[in-house]
Amino acid sequence: MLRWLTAGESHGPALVAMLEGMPAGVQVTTDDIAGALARRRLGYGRGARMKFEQDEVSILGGVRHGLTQGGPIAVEIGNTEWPKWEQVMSADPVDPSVLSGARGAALTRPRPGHADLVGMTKYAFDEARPVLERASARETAARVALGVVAASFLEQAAGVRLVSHVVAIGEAEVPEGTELPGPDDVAHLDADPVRCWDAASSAAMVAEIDQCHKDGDTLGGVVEVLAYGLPAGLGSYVQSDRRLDARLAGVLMGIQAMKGVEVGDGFRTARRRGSQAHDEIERTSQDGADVGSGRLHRRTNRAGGVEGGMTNGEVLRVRAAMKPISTVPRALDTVDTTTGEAAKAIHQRSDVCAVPPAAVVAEAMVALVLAQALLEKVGGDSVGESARNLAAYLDAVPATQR
Ligand SMILES: Cc1cc2nc3c(=O)[nH]c(=O)nc-3n(C[C@H](O)[C@H](O)[C@H](O)COP(=O)(O)O)c2cc1C
Ligand SMILES: C=C(O[C@@H]1CC(C(=O)O)=C[C@@H](OP(=O)(O)O)[C@H]1O)C(=O)O
Repeated sequence: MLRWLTAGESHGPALVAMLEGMPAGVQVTTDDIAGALARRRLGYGRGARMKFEQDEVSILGGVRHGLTQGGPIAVEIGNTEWPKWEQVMSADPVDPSVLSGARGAALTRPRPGHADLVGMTKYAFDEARPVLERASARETAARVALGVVAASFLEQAAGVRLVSHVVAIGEAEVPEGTELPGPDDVAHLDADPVRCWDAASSAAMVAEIDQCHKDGDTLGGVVEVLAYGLPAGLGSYVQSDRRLDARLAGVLMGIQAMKGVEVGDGFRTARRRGSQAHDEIERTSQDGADVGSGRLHRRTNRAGGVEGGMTNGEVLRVRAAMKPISTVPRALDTVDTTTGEAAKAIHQRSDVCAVPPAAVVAEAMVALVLAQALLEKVGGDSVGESARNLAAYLDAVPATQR
């Protein structure tokens, strides 16, 4: 079973991530991970921290000479800002007199929309620092690092390639029916300020962020992840927790600030009649001409590549809706938990919009779940064995259903 865990605080010395169950022979280098982390830092509307903070990647275990070894993979991402936080975030006790100033002062004005207040209640803290340090989306850097290994495995074992893009920021939205970006369009998406495939929508999103910034407010939006080249039959209908759509929804909702998930046309499908909601099956040759002798495929892909909790061989398409950033520059009302008096929420600095990086995080999480589901289907202790097992499965599938 492929499994993963992360540890570390937003302003601690480092984040660490572990991935267990990955076969041997998967290609991955420190530069590959650093490249993915750099993509996560992109995006118009991000705050000051992304400009000065660097991600210092070290692979601590599980990889040798650019190949996974079959053992647990451990990655460390150092925080270059650590020297400024050494006292405030020290693992060992410090003299309370050093805990003063903006960084050290007790955070007793919990921010609405964050884990602050309920985290203080639940874990019995008298201030929000320990809560926000772990609840922060800084942790997503660790998950993106692991996603690199999962994506490399998917490509090597099965030729699967992933794409993530932004389909809405605030009211600015890519029109329905716009052609989807493919795996060869990733460099273009990386170069777009908001990771959007449609030039007119991208410009509208940038304008929306500019206006929001002027207004001292924040924005959310919707991201989409696509996976090309998946074989039919990952996941299962036989038990609810084995349904691939349920597992994808779980990991997407596990990203900070995500408030909704759609598989395929999702909520839009709910408003349609059945005749307009499903994907009719037809039989065509590769070029579509010789109906009657070719492979079975869906005429449309409203389901987003999943039927009955299993991949159906069409492009996988999942979306996640991100709420606006909670730390609003024109600070929201709260209560000071020390005095009980009405107050304005803590605000030091924040992103105006973090939808583009959230797309990269969503891509990593989809890669991890797909790698897990592929391994369940085909197994393998080396990536070569996984590829051979997949080929054997596909060989046994009737040619029309491959
Ligand atoms: C990539 C990314 C960056 C984020 N940056 C910020 C930020 O700068 N300021 C902020 O208030 N929230 C930010 N968030 C959202 C908070 O982490 C999140 O809303 C908070 O942890 C509360 O969790 P919940 O929204 O899931 O309830 C970000 C989320 C993501 C995915
Ligand atoms: C550090 C990252 O994002 C952070 C996520 C975040 C939050 O509340 O989630 C709040 C901000 O942290 P800070 O207040 O320290 O600037 C973001 O910068 C990152 O993505 O690497």
